[in-house]
Amino acid sequence: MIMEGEPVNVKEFQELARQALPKMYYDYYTGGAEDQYTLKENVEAFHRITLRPRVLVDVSRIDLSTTVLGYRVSAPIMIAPTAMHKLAHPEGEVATARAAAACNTIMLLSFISTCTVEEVASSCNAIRFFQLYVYKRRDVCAQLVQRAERKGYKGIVLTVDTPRLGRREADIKNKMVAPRLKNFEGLLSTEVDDDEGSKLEAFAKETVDDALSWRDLGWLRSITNLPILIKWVLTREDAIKAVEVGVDGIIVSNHGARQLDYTPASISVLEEVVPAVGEKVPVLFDGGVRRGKDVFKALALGAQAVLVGRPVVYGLAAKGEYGIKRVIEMLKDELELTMALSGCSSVKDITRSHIRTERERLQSML
Ligand SMILES: Cc1cc2nc3c(=O)[nH]c(=O)nc-3n(C[C@H](O)[C@H](O)[C@H](O)COP(=O)(O)O)c2cc1C
Ligand SMILES: CCCCCCC(=O)C(=O)O
Repeated sequence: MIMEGEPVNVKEFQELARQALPKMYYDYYTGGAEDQYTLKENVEAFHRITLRPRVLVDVSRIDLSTTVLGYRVSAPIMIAPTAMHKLAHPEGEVATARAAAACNTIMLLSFISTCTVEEVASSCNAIRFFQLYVYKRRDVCAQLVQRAERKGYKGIVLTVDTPRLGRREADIKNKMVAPRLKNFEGLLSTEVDDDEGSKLEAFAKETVDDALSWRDLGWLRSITNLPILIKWVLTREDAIKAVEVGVDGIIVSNHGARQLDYTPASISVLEEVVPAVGEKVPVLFDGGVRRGKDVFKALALGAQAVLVGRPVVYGLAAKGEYGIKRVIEMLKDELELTMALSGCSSVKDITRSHIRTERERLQSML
């Protein structure tokens, strides 16, 4: 039930978030790296994919549910790891986890969360994965991973795109803060004394291990029994390597266009990565999902599920836990309608032939 005056799409939630947040935080959440070419592309590349619906299919019952790494979810829409939710709302990641539980989906908790892994775990029964940045202080990482494992997180998502933080010019101008991160209390100082630009960038420079390499997957395996997913795979070469080193899942992602500008829109990379992976491990996807139709397109291109980053933060900033629930419900409703109008009664009915990409459109003109 939509109440009067409520936002009816993600874009309207973004506007409410803009009104609710201090400029420094809104710029942080919404921005991308440098020229923000990839930021624009992540969304616009979806607009260039059109649909090829089928008719006279019984769509009187539509089943959106699916399974991700053995966990049943109500729809192929999960919550991406995004940092520091208390900047968006005082309840922070606890509100996000509760919304994930209410929507029966999976939440990926950021390593840079403002609530602790324990607070999030004890707040509700959401299925949770823990995202990891590898710090120079491997002992700190090992402790965090083991705390997450003890508290019932179901997987580790290793983000490998951040040997340095991307250049986010709004954050530099705003002198973006690096807030207190409770997870690290007593383990690592999160204070940075750099008055020049983004404190977050300075914090990343101090902490993140830029010597991380494929060999280190062995180290990660040695400290956890949980499945390991790798986040930021944008080429067939890296997809093949990831499978060779034995990851349990791949996330096609360009970090919401916040790291390396002029990488392609992540939706356009799926067709390169999915065949390289074969069916060996699940391929998940994120970047630019703003409509249920975008979820449909990603599934048609071989993703098993999508992760949603900024829209969740917009929901949180605008209306807390309720806002996130509304964002996810809206995306689900839009996906359901797209499926009904395309002749797909379950997610496995969505196939490559239900969409037409820009490349195919151009080829058809030759
Ligand atoms: C404000 C913000 C913070 C993020 N923080 C993290 C993070 O802590 N760890 C991580 O792996 N990815 C992080 N990401 C990337 C997201 O997990 C995801 O890849 C991206 O947001 C997807 O694109 P979308 O925002 O267009 O949905 C962040 C993204 C945003 C927008
Ligand atoms: C220690 C690395 C800082 C990462 C900041 C969070 C993030 O991923 C982002 O995109 O912002």
